[in-house]
Amino acid sequence: MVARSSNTTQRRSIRPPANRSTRAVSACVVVIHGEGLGQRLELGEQAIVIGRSPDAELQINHRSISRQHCRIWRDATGYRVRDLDSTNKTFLNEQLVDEAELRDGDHIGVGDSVLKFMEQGSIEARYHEELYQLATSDPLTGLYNRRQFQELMEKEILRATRHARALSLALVDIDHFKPINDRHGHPAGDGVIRGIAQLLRHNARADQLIARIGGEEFALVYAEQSLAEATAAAERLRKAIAASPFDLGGAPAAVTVSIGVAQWQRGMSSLADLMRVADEQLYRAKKEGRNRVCRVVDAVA
Ligand SMILES: Nc1nc2c(ncn2[C@@H]2O[C@H](COP(=O)(O)OP(=O)(O)OP(=O)(O)O)[C@@H](O)[C@H]2O)c(=O)[nH]1
Repeated sequence: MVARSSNTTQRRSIRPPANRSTRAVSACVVVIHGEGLGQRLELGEQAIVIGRSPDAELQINHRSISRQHCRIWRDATGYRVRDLDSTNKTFLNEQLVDEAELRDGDHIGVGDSVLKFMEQGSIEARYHEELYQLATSDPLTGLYNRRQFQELMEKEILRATRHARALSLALVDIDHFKPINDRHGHPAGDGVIRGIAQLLRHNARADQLIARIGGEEFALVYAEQSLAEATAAAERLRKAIAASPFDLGGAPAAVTVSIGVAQWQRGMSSLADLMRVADEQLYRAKKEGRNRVCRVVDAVA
């Protein structure tokens, strides 16, 4: 999972589907019916598994789908699908299949869900790409939106729990943002939000999940990182932001953030629990003077 720039939507000239005899350049699958509706996965060189398991590259959490339901991979001629001994079997265009070649527009049936296979560059693939971007990203910053953050974070929690791995979360809130809007106008405020989003990206790991979850509030996910590690990273981020002045009304002005950090702990039952702890720490950071990082003092690091 990665932070994305606002221009990740691929805009290519309209061209006919790739010649069937040549190897597909790349492709994607989109859930077009049932559980997971709208979920989309790009297919590249790596084989991917579709299933209920949190380890599946495309996880569809429904009882009709086996943990490891089917695999899609690419060989010399194009993409292929194979059933992985699933309970409810895999279907291609409503025909039971063990293994088959995939063609542009094919419907793959897994349990009660149907996925559509599309070669990139087709008009329909681009339509789904645009829809996906609209549904999952924040238009101002290009980061994930709150809804997508919740969906991806719930999967991270399942993974962390299953493999007993650390998982931490930082909530980042711009300090005294209202006066920026009041003094310099809403467009200048928007510019600051965009600038902070850029700083978050530049200071994050390439695969880090970053989202804008509120007006001037962001979430950063630290997968496989303890509370101490995430706090140290958040502290570096805070310093980097404080040291990057913004041009406001023609003069450089420091903009700072407050950050609350929390780690997924035994005893927490949902994302809401983790968010609540991080939010309490964010509130403490604000109360103690802003431009600081707070975490639960006596939490296990
Ligand atoms: N420009 C702009 N402003 C926004 C956007 N979303 C929310 N806001 C503004 O963000 C401001 C948030 O203000 P407050 O929640 O009072 O917080 P603050 O002034 O940053 O103060 P502290 O958080 O306590 O440091 C409000 O004035 C909102 O109108 C947006 O997308 N663009």
